[in-house]
Amino acid sequence: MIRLDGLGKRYPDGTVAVAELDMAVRRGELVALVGPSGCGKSTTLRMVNRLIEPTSGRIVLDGDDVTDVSAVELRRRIGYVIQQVGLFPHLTVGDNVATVPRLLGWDKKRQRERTAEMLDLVGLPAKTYADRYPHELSGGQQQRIGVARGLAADPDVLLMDEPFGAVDPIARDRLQGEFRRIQSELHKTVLFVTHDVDEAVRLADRIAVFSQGGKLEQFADPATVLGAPANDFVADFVGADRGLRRLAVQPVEEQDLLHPPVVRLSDRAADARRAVDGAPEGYAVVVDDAGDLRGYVGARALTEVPPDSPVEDVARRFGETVELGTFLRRALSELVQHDAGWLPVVDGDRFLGVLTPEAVYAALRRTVPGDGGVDAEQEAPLLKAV
Ligand SMILES: Nc1ncnc2c1ncn2[C@@H]1O[C@H](COP(=O)(O)OP(=O)(O)OP(=O)(O)O)[C@@H](O)[C@H]1O
Repeated sequence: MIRLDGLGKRYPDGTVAVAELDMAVRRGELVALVGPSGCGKSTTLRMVNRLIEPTSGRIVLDGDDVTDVSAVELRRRIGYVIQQVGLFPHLTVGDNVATVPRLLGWDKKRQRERTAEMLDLVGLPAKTYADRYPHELSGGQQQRIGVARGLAADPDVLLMDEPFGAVDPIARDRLQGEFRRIQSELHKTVLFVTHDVDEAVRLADRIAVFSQGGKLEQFADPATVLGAPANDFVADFVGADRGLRRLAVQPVEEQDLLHPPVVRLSDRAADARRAVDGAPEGYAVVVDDAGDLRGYVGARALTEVPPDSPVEDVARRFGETVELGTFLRRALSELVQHDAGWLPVVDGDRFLGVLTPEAVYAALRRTVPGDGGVDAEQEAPLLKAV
C-alpha cells in the first residue's frame, strides 16, 4: 500500500533527518513510528504527503510513484491529523471538517452530508456541534474534530502526528479507545507518530522503532518488539518495563491454562469430594451436562452436605470469566480486582481451563518466536511486584 524506497531528507544546513529509509506498510495496517526526539519520525511522515520534499528516494502509494504527484492530489488520497489539531479558529466545526472536500470542489450538499457523517463517527453529532467554533470545545473534542477532518475526504491513507499528544491522560485514553473503534470500522492505512510506547502498543499492528537519522532499528508487531527487541537500542527505548507492557498485547492461550478437577451439577457430593481430594487445587470446577461452566465447589462445602446431595446444592457462581484470546493485562486485572487465585477461561459458555497469577507470569516469560533478546532475569523482579 505505502512503500518508501530509499527515502531521505537532508536539510540545506547539512542535517540528515532521514538517511535512506526502506519501509513497506500494508493496506489497512496501523503502523506506529516511535523513537527518541529528533530521530526523523515527523520528517518521514511529512515526506509521505509532501509537506516536506524528500531529497532522495521514492514514495509508492498503491503501486503509483507519488514522489512527483501534486500536493492537492495527495491531499485527497492522504488525510493528515496533527497534535494541537490545527483547527481554523474562525471557521465553524462543520467548515473545519469540510476543509479538504471544499478544496476538492465537492458540492455543498455532499460536503454537508459527509461532515455530518464524520461528526457522528467521532461521537460529536452535527446537530449540536457543527455550528460551534473550535474554542467552544474541550481539548479532547478538538482532537476528535481533527480526526473527523483527516477522514473527511475518505482518504486511503491517514497520517497522524502525535494526534493525542496535547490532551490529559484520561482524555487520551478515551481518544485512543475511540480511535481503535473507528479504525476497526474503517481499516484505513495509518502511519502514526508517537513518542508514547504504550500508545504505540495499544494502537499499532506494527511498530517501527527509529534511531537518529531515520534509521529503522526494528519493524515488527508490538508483542515481538516488546518480547524480542532486535538490539540494545530497541530494548532501551521500549524500556525496562517492557515485560509489563507485554501484558497489553499478549493473549491468554490454551497452553497457559491449568486444569483442575471438573465435576457435574448432578454428581453426588461424596464423588465430587473424592475428585477434589485427589487434586492439589482444593476445589473443582462445576459444569452442566453440556460442558458449560456453572460454578465451582470447594472441598469443605462438599463435606458439609449429605454425601448423596447433588453438587448443584453447594456450587457457587463465578464473579468473572474471560475468553481465550483476552489480553493478559485484563485477565490479571480481574485476578487482582476479585482477589482471586484463579480465573476461569471460557469459549462462549464452554469451560476451557483456569488461569492463575503464576500462569500469567509464565506466559509473559514464554519466549516470542524468533526471540533474540528477552532478558527474563531482568523482568522477574518487576513482574513479582505486580
Ligand atoms: N528545517 C530544518 N532544518 C534543519 N534541520 C531540521 C529542520 N527540520 C528538522 N530538522 C532536524 O531533522 C531531525 C529530525 O526531525 P524530526 O522533526 O523529523 O524528528 P522527530 O523524530 O519527529 O522528533 P520529535 O519527536 O522531537 O518531534 C532533527 O535533528 C531536526 O533538528
